[in-house]
Amino acid sequence: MGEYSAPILTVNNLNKHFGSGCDRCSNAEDRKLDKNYCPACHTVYSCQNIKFDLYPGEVLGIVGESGSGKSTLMQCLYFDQEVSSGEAYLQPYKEGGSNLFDESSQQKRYIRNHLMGKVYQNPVQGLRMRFSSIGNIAEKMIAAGNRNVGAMESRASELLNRVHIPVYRMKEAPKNFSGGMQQRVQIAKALSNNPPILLLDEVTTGLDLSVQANVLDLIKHLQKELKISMLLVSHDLGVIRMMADRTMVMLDGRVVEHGLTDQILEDPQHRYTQQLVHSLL
Ligand SMILES: Nc1ncnc2c1ncn2[C@@H]1O[C@H](COP(=O)(O)OP(=O)(O)OP(=O)(O)O)[C@@H](O)[C@H]1O
Repeated sequence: MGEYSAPILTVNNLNKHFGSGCDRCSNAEDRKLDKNYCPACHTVYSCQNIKFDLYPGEVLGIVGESGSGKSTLMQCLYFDQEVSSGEAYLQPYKEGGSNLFDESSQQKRYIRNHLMGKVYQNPVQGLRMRFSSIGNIAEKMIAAGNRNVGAMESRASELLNRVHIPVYRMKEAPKNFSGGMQQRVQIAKALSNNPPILLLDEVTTGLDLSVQANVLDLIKHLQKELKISMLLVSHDLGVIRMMADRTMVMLDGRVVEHGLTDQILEDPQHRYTQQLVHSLL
């Protein structure tokens, strides 16, 4: 990460709520919520005023308890959810001069297909379980405008090889694979169009510890090799400690603390972060 380089992604005042709001909760300044929830009108404020920069080649970790808004934030950034309000600027897109959330759905598809990759916690969301693994990768490449079957097959084989799927299983469907292998195919698929940014949402949750370590090692290795920027969501501070250069801590839809990962681990400021860090010791 270059300390003086410009961010590759800048997010400002991102808000996402589910529900229509009421007098008690509509004004962000003096909202009276029970955690992220308005007891009067049942609106859930999943992401509130989120701001951050992601720098080229860095891994930014996002940690927080269940329901803190981590996945909603990732869904908004990948256009799986529409934001309620906010701005996001991506340096490789129109030189960072256009708010992604204001773009047409066609342009959002372009950004998803060319400039971002996402790996989901549940491989069913990221893969077509009955397509071959090569076919899964080709699908993402076709979506980005590729038509040359030979070139796509060779790129897919190269990527599957990189994530250690044996050659003789590349034509098999992910439904036949173990959880760790499915995550590795998802990673290969997400990388297929060489995106500068990868979004990783709880990608090792639910895997055995040794498989988890193996997938995290692979991601770390690829990140170093490809110098890709990553946003990595986890509820597990151990995963964040291993992977992230900087970390944002979320609680009830808000960022309560952010900084260098080492700094946060050594000297957590917010009470919630202190509890998290102590539970790791
Ligand atoms: N479609 C929806 N409708 C209503 N509320 C929602 C919806 N999606 C998410 N939420 C709420 O938004 C809040 C944040 O959820 P989110 O899934 O982003 O949390 P998270 O930090 O990723 O949690 P987990 O680690 O359990 O996945 C939760 O209170 C959740 O109930």
